[in-house]
Amino acid sequence: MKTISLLGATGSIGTQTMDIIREHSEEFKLAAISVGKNIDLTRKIIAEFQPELVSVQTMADYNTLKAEFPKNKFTFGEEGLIEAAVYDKSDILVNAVLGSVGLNPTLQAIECGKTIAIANKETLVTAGHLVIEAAKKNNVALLPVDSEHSAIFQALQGEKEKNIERLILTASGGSFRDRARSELEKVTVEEALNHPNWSMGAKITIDSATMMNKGLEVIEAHWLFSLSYEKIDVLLHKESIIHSMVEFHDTSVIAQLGTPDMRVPIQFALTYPDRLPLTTGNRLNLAQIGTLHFQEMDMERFRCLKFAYEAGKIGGTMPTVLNAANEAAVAAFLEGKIRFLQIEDLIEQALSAHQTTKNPSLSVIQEVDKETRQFVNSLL
Ligand SMILES: NC(=O)C1=CN([C@@H]2O[C@H](COP(=O)(O)OP(=O)(O)OC[C@H]3O[C@@H](n4cnc5c(N)ncnc54)[C@H](OP(=O)(O)O)[C@@H]3O)[C@@H](O)[C@H]2O)C=CC1
Ligand SMILES: CC(=O)[C@@H](O)[C@H](O)COP(=O)(O)O
Ligand SMILES: [Mn+2]
Repeated sequence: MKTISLLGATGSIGTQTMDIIREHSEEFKLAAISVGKNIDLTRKIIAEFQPELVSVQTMADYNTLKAEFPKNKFTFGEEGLIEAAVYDKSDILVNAVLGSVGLNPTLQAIECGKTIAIANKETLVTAGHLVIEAAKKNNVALLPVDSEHSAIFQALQGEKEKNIERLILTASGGSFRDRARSELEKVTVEEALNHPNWSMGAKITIDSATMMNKGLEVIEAHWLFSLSYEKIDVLLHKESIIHSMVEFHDTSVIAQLGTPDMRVPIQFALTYPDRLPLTTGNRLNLAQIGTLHFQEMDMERFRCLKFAYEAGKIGGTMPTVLNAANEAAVAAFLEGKIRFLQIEDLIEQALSAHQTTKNPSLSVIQEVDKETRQFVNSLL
């Protein structure tokens, strides 16, 4: 039986993780969860999965739920996230929380020797060097949940790093893939949230539309697979059937395919190095697919991807700025405060205004994250 701490239980990845726990209840148990504002869903999760520890965001939610569920333990705030992440009964931390708030809980869980199943790419973008360093020092496995990184991880099983020629991350192109930049001036939040292939949380769906999601994934791949940015390519692939590929120096390319279903990479991270059947999954019927579309990436059409490569190559605190500026700008877009194309403008301004600090400590990362959000919000 593997016992799980799940950060972000009420979100898209969180609820799909619980689908896996429900389907394989003989293999997995939910010991601790963290949630945000969705207290109604939290009640349902407590009733069904009986997690021993529940971390909520506010003291008000803490008081409300503690009174309703006297048998469970409750905590709240950022300290609460850490408590849930390091819960002593858990073997694995599934980090499915949104944003760089997931960094400290992940570092603490690594220090406790927990296996990390990581969906929360912002954690790796904002401080990848700290996460990888801690994982190596504590001999902790970092298992990718993000579909492209799971695909690469699966393709690399049994392979030697020295034989890798390059990684090829596939990108759907997001909600506006068939529109020219000139058509993006007046697009709405609702249109941006209409991803062609995946049903995901709001923030990542906007990131897919700006192509920042792929930019974050390039940085995520740099850290997870310790490859230089020059060896990480992006390829437009409209159908999201090939979830990514690895090319080796003997010209062989290995790809992982499947229908767009996040339960597959989630389940693989939980069962690794084994696999379990996914009886509720949609099997891929290649004969039905017809042609698969691929196209080179136009970096001028998708400026956020270019910013991510530039920030990643500069390193230090520049990826921290990229991530924090993106989180703040996307939040502003979702709140209707700015137009879609202003997201990339705000990010560009934050990057231009920053002088990177090499090899930053956690406290420097946290300070730069906070200052960047204040800077972006001051421009709104
Ligand atoms: N969705 C997907 O298919 C994929 C997601 N990912 C990554 O996984 C992570 C989660 O994404 P997704 O599930 O889509 O996101 P959602 O927005 O659907 O869920 C985010 C979760 O985090 C909680 N949360 C949000 N902000 C805070 C906060 N400040 N403190 C504590 N909890 C918070 C939410 O709580 P509540 O809802 O209760 O407010 C929710 O439980 C992201 O890093 C994303 O990039 C990666 C690949 C695919
Ligand atoms: C499901 C998942 O992993 C998301 O990151 C998804 O890949 C978004 O895809 P695009 O960014 O390619 O639209
Ligand atoms: Mn992805």
